[in-house]
Amino acid sequence: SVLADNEYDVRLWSRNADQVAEINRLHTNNRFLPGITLPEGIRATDDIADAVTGAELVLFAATSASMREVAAKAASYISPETLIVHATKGFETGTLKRMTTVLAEELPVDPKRLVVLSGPSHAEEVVKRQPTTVVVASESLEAAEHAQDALITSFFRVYTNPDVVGVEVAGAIKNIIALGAGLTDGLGFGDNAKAALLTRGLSEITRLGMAMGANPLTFSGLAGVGDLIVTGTSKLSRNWRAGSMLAEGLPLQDVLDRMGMVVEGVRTTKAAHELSRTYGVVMPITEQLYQVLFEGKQPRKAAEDLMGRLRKHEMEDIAAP
Ligand SMILES: NC(=O)c1ccc[n+]([C@@H]2O[C@H](COP(=O)([O-])OP(=O)(O)OC[C@H]3O[C@@H](n4cnc5c(N)ncnc54)[C@H](O)[C@@H]3O)[C@@H](O)[C@H]2O)c1
Ligand SMILES: O=P(O)(O)OC[C@H](O)CO
Repeated sequence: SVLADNEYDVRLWSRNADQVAEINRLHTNNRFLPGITLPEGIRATDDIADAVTGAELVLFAATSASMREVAAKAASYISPETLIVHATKGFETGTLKRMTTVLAEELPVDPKRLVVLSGPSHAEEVVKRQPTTVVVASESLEAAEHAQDALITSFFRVYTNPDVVGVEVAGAIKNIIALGAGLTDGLGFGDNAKAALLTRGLSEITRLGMAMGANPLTFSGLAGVGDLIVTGTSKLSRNWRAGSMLAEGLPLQDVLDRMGMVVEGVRTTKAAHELSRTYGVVMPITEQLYQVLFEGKQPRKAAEDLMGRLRKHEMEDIAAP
């Protein structure tokens, strides 16, 4: 939608032929964006070669679970000079790789052509052209500025940042904290508890990010604090909503079935649980969420265990860079 507003000739790929027909005939996408009319400049296709061949910029917005498969499908139609941007918030299951690593492995482009787009940006608000700010990060300033040029509009403000690791880690881990925020609200706790969870969650994101090589300042930016606020406090967030349904006692699979859209925080909790061990980083909220999601722990007991941890210095587990 944003690219079409910037007069790009947008080709949108979907594997779902009915969805393609609906977008082309009616300019709507009722299942995912009810009540919205999409710009005329978007043409949908279920042929990935048609979508990608000759494109100046390819924007991947696959789920983290399908990124490698989708990138592999597109690879032979992408040329080395194509600018690759992704908007996916998660790690690859099993390998725990970041999305730019997956794309670098699958696509015939220099890693300097890869950009991650992140920040507080519910799709439902972006398509309504409500003011939104995001960040694009790349190893190459030229690539980040190219993405900034392509995407910036009067209602969609795009900042650049060289910290790819920080932006990707922040975008992924905030979904765990958003699940926790939904649980907190669902349990009927107050604003103090929510503020505590978001703030201590940010500590957790920062610790893991720094251990993986990120700049700690990135976490006070749009991909960090910005996205934590939007996902941890908004009912538009699928992660928040999933957390609040878990607090009602619904089993995880029922929650995911009811959502019918990706809840990245679930897979990311598993990935971060493993990353915390690999990097030797203390992640108590992630640990408790892992036990709730995968080991049947009661959410209320998880909250008690977080509150009952050994007393600490506020910055204790943040290692000097
Ligand atoms: N929705 C948002 O507001 C938003 C904002 C920023 C970033 N993101 C990120 O974008 C990514 C995608 O999120 P979403 O909101 O579009 O999820 P979604 O669940 O709404 O849509 C995902 C789509 O991908 C399709 N899909 C799944 N596996 C596929 C495969 N193997 N091949 C082809 N298509 C496949 C599904 O059928 C579905 O249409 C996530 O990582 C999410 O965190 C979402
Ligand atoms: O709906 P969520 O929880 O997947 O969040 C969507 C975006 O990441 C918000 O920036």
